[in-house]
Amino acid sequence: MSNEIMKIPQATAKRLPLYYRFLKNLHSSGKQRVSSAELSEAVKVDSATIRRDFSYFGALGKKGYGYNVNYLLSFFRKTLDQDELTKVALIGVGNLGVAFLNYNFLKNNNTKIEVAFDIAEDKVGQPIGDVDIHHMDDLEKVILEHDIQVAILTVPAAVAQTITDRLVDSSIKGILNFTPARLSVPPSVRIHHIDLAVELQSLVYFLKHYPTPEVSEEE
Ligand SMILES: NC(=O)c1ccc[n+]([C@@H]2O[C@H](COP(=O)([O-])OP(=O)(O)OC[C@H]3O[C@@H](n4cnc5c(N)ncnc54)[C@H](O)[C@@H]3O)[C@@H](O)[C@H]2O)c1
Repeated sequence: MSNEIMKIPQATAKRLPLYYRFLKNLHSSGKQRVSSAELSEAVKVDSATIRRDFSYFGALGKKGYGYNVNYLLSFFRKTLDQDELTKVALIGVGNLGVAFLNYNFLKNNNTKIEVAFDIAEDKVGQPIGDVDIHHMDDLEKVILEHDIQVAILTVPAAVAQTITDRLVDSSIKGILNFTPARLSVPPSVRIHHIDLAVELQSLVYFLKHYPTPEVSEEE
């Protein structure tokens, strides 16, 4: 990640890919400028938050004009390192893993699942799309060969920490953990946990306790 992104608040940084995707679509449709109200409607973030986010990037929209789409797009591309391909390894080619392999990440951004790993004999050596499935025995070797920086964990929770320790010892910088296991990593490695059950519970809680939708995603 570039240094620029480090200086902006994390809540703002999390919204960048959202803005980027929408602006790319606008750009492809030939649009040259966009107002914060239009952006707000499309990405469902309130316009005051958008204006504040954009002020961190030095993108100051003009009243009655809005933001220049080309300028924002080139800024986001640079900030999100979109010119650089981030290679990802997927560990665990089961229900969830296969779904991710079948989804083309490159369509929206510059991350690509480059290699996948499993221990099941019937999966190893059977590519899905253009992604080879390697045996876990070759984890460190393949990660090094392919210069992999990020790993997605879609294995049973019971083996998640052991695999994480191996990833930490190799060159992995970030882990996207889909298992319910809470994993320990050293501060040099960033880990994000994604748990659909927790997200659903939280959605239901908000529906019950905050009947009017909260538009701002500020943390
Ligand atoms: N985060 C979410 O929202 C969410 C949703 C569904 C499932 N999950 C979790 O994701 C994980 C995968 O779920 P699933 O339904 O795809 O399971 P699955 O059983 O279909 O797939 C698991 C895969 O991991 C492989 N595996 C087992 N041990 C391994 C090891 N030591 N090294 C490498 N691969 C190994 C298995 O061979 C299998 O292919 C589980 O931990 C599950 O709880 C998370």
